[in-house]
Amino acid sequence: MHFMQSLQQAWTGNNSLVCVGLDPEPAKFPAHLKGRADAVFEFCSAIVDATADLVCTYKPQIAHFAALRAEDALERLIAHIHAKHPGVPVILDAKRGDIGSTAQHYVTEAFDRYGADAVTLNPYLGRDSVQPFLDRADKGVILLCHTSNPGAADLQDLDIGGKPLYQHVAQMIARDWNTHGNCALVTGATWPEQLAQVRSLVGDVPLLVPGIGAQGGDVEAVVRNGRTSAGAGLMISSSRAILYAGSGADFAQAARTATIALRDTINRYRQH
Ligand SMILES: O=c1ccn([C@@H]2O[C@H](COP(=O)(O)O)[C@@H](O)[C@H]2O)c(=O)[nH]1
Repeated sequence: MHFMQSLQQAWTGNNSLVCVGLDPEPAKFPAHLKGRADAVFEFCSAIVDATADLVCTYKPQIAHFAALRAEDALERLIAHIHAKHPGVPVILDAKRGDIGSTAQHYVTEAFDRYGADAVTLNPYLGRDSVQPFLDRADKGVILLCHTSNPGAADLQDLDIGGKPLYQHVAQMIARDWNTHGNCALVTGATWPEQLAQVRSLVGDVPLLVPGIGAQGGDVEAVVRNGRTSAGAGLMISSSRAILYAGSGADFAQAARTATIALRDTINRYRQH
């Protein structure tokens, strides 16, 4: 199924705009998993199995696996999500971006090797660097627009002809690059005014919004500023605040409780 269809169905079926980020950090794993050869897969798959009815997407961040030489665990984790929870699409957070011939290899990596349904990309090399991804019309192409980090303003807010750069990015993607309807944008929760600007410029294009939880973004501001007229259109991502909500043997149950709390907080602000 196409990423955008899966996302729509997960939004509705699970009544959730929550994206759980899968960022394994073995130092924070519960004691009974520490030192186990398969700890990364065991930890992440337990989180997934405890939350799959509560989320609209999962977002594994590739560096967290690659730094641990755990790419095999990432492959198995995505296969596990597809096999056990086929209604929940997977975004590979890789922030790729390169010349077209190399981009083609990143396409193969994200969609054929890892089996992701969508991938995050850096748009600053321009249209040709993204085209091989756009051509995979069944896959989601999620482009950085206004990121959540403090330094996002250094370049993304620069005035270009009377308008900040990130607004040019938002408009160009929504107007020119989204011919297959498979684009989405990353807009950080820590910049709520920019989030509102992006929503006003891109219509119903979905927004992936990291930056709540550990980074301190305000959930109410995210929902009010980023929702579509139908009260959806958002994948609100949280990693550490969910993954490490508990530190004991009941870590997956603690993650479930944290996910329910986030889903319900978001849903309170969706319609009112
Ligand atoms: O602008 C961005 C883009 C991506 N991220 C990624 O999201 C998660 C955030 O983790 P938390 O623990 O919820 O803070 C992480 O994988 C980042 O690489 C982002 O934070 N901001």
